[in-house]
Amino acid sequence: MLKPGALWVLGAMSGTSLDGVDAAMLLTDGERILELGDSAYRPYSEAERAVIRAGFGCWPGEAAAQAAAEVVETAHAELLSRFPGADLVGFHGQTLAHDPGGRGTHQAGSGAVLAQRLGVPVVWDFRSADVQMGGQGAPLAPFFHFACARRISADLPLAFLNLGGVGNLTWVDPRQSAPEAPGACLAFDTGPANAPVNDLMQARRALTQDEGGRLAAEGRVEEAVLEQFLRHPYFFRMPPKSLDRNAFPALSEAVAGLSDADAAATLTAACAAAVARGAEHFPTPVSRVLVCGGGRHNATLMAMLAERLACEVQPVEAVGLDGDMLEAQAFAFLAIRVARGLPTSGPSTTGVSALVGGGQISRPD
Ligand SMILES: Nc1ncnc2c1ncn2[C@@H]1O[C@H](COP(=O)(O)OP(=O)(O)OP(=O)(O)O)[C@@H](O)[C@H]1O
Ligand SMILES: CC(=O)N[C@H]1[C@@H]2OC[C@@H](O2)[C@@H](O)[C@@H]1O[C@H](C)C(=O)O
Repeated sequence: MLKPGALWVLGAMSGTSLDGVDAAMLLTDGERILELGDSAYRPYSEAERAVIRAGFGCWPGEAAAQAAAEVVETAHAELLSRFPGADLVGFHGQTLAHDPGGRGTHQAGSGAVLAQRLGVPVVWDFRSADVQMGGQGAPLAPFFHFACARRISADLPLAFLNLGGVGNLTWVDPRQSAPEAPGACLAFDTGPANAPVNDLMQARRALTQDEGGRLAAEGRVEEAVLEQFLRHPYFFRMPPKSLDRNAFPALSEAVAGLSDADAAATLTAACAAAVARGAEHFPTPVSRVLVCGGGRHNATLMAMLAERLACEVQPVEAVGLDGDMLEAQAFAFLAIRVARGLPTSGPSTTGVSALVGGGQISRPD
């Protein structure tokens, strides 16, 4: 096991929106963030995206999953080889299927293959151990959010909100001694975030996203759809809880008869309303919600969040963090925690039965 001491760790994440791979260097000992390093992004080509998309819902051993894994490994090897000087790599891979109460969780891409290609030890398969111990296997960024709160010298409870394909919220009390300390973190997925709007834009306008939330800004929110959406049993479950990307098909069906603008407005409001519902679970109120992930570029969504949350809502850039790279940095941080034998999730972040250090380490020959 690695002794205490800081390393330059390279983290990589391929998110549910399937745009590409983010990678970021972090100088960390797994407890503190000592320095934020370089970062880079590699988009998937249309052809690569199609292969990965064909693997959605597939489990290891299935041909479509294997094809997706090869694309994921190649894209990561290409991007990560651009970073000299990494002592360790944290490789999340691409989630193809997530069914924590059933078949488990599946991230495509082998850390063993990557370690071989990069010549650096790789920590990977972060979610399986948590799921095997009865946890949701997600979200895993919360222990990193705790370190971020300490890094920005926060002295009161605050929340981090990630708006990717799915939304996830972490309540953090930076006055606690460590992220695994009782009362330090509470985390869960809030509901769908950008995924339904992206799907709508794709279907109706052949676009990948609602740029800046401009279409949603022109529309009217259909309150009846919103009310029906908020009756979904997910919102009545106590956290921690996590979601698959396509867990809310009825929401997209419910806007089928609306104009493009009204549908975009309604789906955007659904994301904000789900976050507001989530915030009702906070152990104590927060002074601010710091937003990362692509949804922070959607001005309509940010305005709807500010309206629904009784506190300041700001992009993480307001405190000097990089909202596009927070997840990649999180997997760098989690990688060194695995290497040092520190836990990466616990009962209050994934609902797992005890603290767990998820992830396996593969070393090059
Ligand atoms: N300028 C923008 N205007 C509107 N929406 C945007 C903009 N930029 C990004 N987004 C939204 O953010 C999404 C990408 O977010 P992000 O990269 O955080 O997702 P991800 O990491 O793949 O997902 P997850 O965190 O769920 O795994 C895009 O698909 C789009 O919906
Ligand atoms: C199973 C899975 O890959 N979940 C992702 C997804 O994207 C956002 C949300 O859903 C979160 O649960 C998680 O990712 C982040 C990085 C996490 O684990 O914290």
